[in-house]
Amino acid sequence: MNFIDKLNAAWKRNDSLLCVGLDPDTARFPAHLQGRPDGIVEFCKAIIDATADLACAFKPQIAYFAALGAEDQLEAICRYLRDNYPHIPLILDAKRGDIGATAHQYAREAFDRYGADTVTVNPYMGFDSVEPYMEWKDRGVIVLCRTSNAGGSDLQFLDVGGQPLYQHVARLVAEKWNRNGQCALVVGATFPEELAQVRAIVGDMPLLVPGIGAQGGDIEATVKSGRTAVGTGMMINSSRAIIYAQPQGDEDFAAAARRVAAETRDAINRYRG
Ligand SMILES: O=c1ccn([C@@H]2O[C@H](COP(=O)(O)O)[C@@H](O)[C@H]2O)c(=O)[nH]1
Repeated sequence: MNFIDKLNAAWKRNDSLLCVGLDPDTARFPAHLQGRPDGIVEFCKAIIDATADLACAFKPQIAYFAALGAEDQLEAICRYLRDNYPHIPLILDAKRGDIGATAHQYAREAFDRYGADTVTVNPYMGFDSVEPYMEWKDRGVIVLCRTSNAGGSDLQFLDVGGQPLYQHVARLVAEKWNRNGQCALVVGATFPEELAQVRAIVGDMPLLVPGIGAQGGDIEATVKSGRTAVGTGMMINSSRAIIYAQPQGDEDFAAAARRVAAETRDAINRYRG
């Protein structure tokens, strides 16, 4: 099954547009996992098992693993996801961008080494820096468009022939780059007006939408701005607010993550129309 079909099936199966972000910061781990050589794997497995029936995707952020030289633990988590939850898309958030020959190696890393269903890429270096990922026809390519951080406006709002750069990127990907129907875009939940603009440009193309939860994006505005006619079209990511949810009573960290994931999934569903 290709990435888009898998995503469509996951939206339906779990009645969810929630993407659970895996950004494991060991300093925030519960005490019993601190300092353990397999601590990242055990932390992420517990989060995955606790939220898998609530999620339409999981998104490990590679920086949290690479910073510690813990790529072996990222491999183990990706293997765990593929073996136990093969129906849930695995998004590798790496935001890669480089010349074609190097991009091909990054694509091998994402798709062959980690077995990701899709990977985030930066469009700044143009089509020949993105094309190598498209050789894997059953995988997705998620292109940065309107990022969730305030500084994204420094470049993404520059005027390009009468339209802001982020809209140019949306048109370019929708009309030219998406040759095999495998592309998606990143658009931040922190900018619902721009999210609506992108949705109007790209039709039903899936959008990865980070920025709810810890970044404060408004769920109602996000869903109403980004939903498609059938009430799907988005992987709405929340990482820290879920994986570091404060336990209540005698809950453990995974139960707390489940509680917040369920609340977030349900809040999203309230506005899907
Ligand atoms: O525009 C973007 C693109 C990617 N991200 C990534 O999403 C998560 C957000 O984490 P939270 O804890 O929910 O804030 C993180 O991995 C970012 O690298 C983004 O935030 N904005």
